[in-house]
Amino acid sequence: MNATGAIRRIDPTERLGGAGPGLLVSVRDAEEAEAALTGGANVIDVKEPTAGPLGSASIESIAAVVRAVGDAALVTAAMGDISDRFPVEQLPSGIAIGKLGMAGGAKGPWREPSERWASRLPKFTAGALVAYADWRSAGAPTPEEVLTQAEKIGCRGFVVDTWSKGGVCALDLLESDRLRSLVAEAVSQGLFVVLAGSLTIDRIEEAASYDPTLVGVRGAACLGGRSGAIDTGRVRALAKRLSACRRGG
Ligand SMILES: O=C[C@H](O)COP(=O)(O)O
Repeated sequence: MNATGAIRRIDPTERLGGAGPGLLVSVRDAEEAEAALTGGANVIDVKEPTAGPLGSASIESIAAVVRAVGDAALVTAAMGDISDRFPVEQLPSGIAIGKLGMAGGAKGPWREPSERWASRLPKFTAGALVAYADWRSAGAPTPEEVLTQAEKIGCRGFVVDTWSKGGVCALDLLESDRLRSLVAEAVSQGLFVVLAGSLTIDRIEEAASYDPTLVGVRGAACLGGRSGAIDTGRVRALAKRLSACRRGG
């Protein structure tokens, strides 16, 4: 996959599959990636769910997912939080977007480290900063500060997620006006926007109504919770709900 092409394909002005958000599904390995693709995921995100909200998978697992997905979808990868030591230079080619969280950033330097992280990304990978809807619990900067930093350091993406995976959904953690402004500001700056964070299938239409580029899930796509396994039937049901939003249904 050519990096320029991959990033162009996720341009928010083009959208994925029509006038509305596409579906990003976080997977831990190649087998789960295939299940998510079969279910209709538009973007495959590699993440190890037992290693935290933005837990990175091993380099080997990331490479295996890239091989399994091929040209069927964009592949993104969680690269941990600001104090983690993900081996950025070893990121396999084929990762369109690398995502970095800001947990703990409010207690130490995060602007300069996030800028350094973005500058170390391989040239085929764009950066996305992740703002936590429960930023106080995460000890993270506010979502607005994270968005400003993403714009400043040339990121191509902005993600809203939850730090705690205790079941409270991002849509219940941020006031709707605030979330709407964040998404609109990021889209107006040309960033692709992922709205995620403990979303259940019943909140999919509501998440789509914020008009992000992608709605992101892990737990809702799994059997047995987010540490369980991706289930094709669940992904299919999520994709169907989003596709109905795109048709205005
Ligand atoms: O990027 C999407 C996340 O993996 C969301 O995970 P979650 O739905 O379990 O909160």
